[in-house]
Amino acid sequence: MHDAQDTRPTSSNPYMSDWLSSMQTTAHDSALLPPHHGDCLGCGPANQHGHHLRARRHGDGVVAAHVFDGRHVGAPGIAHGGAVATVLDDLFGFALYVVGELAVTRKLEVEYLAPVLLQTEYTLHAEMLSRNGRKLRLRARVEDQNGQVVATADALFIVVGPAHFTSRAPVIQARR
Ligand SMILES: CCCCCCCCCCCCCCCC(=O)SCCNC(=O)CCNC(=O)[C@H](O)C(C)(C)COP(=O)(O)OP(=O)(O)OC[C@H]1O[C@@H](n2cnc3c(N)ncnc32)[C@H](O)[C@@H]1OP(=O)(O)O
Repeated sequence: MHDAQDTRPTSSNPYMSDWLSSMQTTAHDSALLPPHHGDCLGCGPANQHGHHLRARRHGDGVVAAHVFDGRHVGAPGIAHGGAVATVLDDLFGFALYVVGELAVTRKLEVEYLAPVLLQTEYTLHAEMLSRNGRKLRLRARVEDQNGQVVATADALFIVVGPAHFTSRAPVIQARR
């Protein structure tokens, strides 16, 4: 049984209530989109181990310029595949601001076409391809400075209601 029908923000937990309100904004212009929260592994500015991804709306999708660094190394000089997947997953999380839905990753498929190098700027794009009920199909790509696509990702996100997050809130807060 899913929790998508419950779209009411919670009032019993101020932290979650504030967070859910901040998430339920839809991006209309190319201004920098807000991080999912301060500690988010993909985009949180307070996460010392994170990627600090910053994205903007671009047409019906989102775009980001991103540099992997030594914290994300796999083979020498090359970003770890899991780090690339994290950033792509988070980029999809930014695309949700354009879609205007709370949703979570159900399936993520990454194709690594060429090594993603450390200390090198890449341009990342993501957009929604289609929607069928709660199922959102999204696609992303990572391009180097010559326009060569070095990685792509396809994802299935499922629309959820606030209860998806609020029902786990005590665990989340206990770990902070
Ligand atoms: C307004 C602005 C918002 C801003 C936006 C911020 C949001 C806030 C995110 C913040 C952060 C982001 C950062 C990055 C994104 C994460 O990292 S999200 C974290 C990682 N993901 C998770 O933790 C999700 C864990 N999984 C779950 O909780 C549950 O599996 C889910 C996703 C809620 C779905 O459970 P469920 O509601 O029981 O759904 P279920 O009925 O199994 O499947 C739903 C539908 O999908 C279909 N389906 C399921 N699997 C598949 C499959 N593999 N292939 C095809 N179809 C499938 C089912 O058949 C079903 O179809 P219908 O019957 O509806 O036609």
